Amino acid sequence: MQNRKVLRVVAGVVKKDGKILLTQRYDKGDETGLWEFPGGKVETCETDSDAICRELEEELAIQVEVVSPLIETLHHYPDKSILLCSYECQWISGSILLRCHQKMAWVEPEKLLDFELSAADVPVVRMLAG
Ligand SMILES: Nc1nc2c([nH]c(=O)n2[C@@H]2O[C@H](COP(=O)(O)OP(=O)(O)OP(=O)(O)O)[C@@H](O)[C@H]2O)c(=O)[nH]1
Repeated sequence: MQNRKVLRVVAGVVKKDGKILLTQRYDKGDETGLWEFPGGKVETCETDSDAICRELEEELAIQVEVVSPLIETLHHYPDKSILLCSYECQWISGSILLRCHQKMAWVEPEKLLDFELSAADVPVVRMLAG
């Protein structure tokens, strides 16, 4: 595990009317059926902000502005290690189209922990839930 490459993954915490956007992964592939923040892997030569804007455009067809970093959490899954870098984002334009997820939900911060989350997201959600 110690020599494993750590994947840098960005997560956009998009807020609207006091609620936070969660998306649910498909029932196949990584973390099947679990809820997460939209985002993905950071590509070479890309900043975290670039990666968030690209992923949210690709996955949800929305344009966001990255407002501020939240927390970074390192999580070791059985098959991979991920550094999840979360950022608060402001929605600028676009209407959500689910291109890569099966469901989405706008969730009050105190209800985020009611969702079955990817393990790396739990510390982020604990922080947001206060
Ligand atoms: N997008 C996203 N991925 C997360 C979160 N938490 C977490 O453990 N991951 C994991 O991070 C990894 C990369 O996410 P991804 O599959 O969305 O990345 P991507 O869009 O670049 O994928 P791709 O390889 O299909 O292009 C996956 O193993 C995913 O399960 C999260 O909150 N958001």
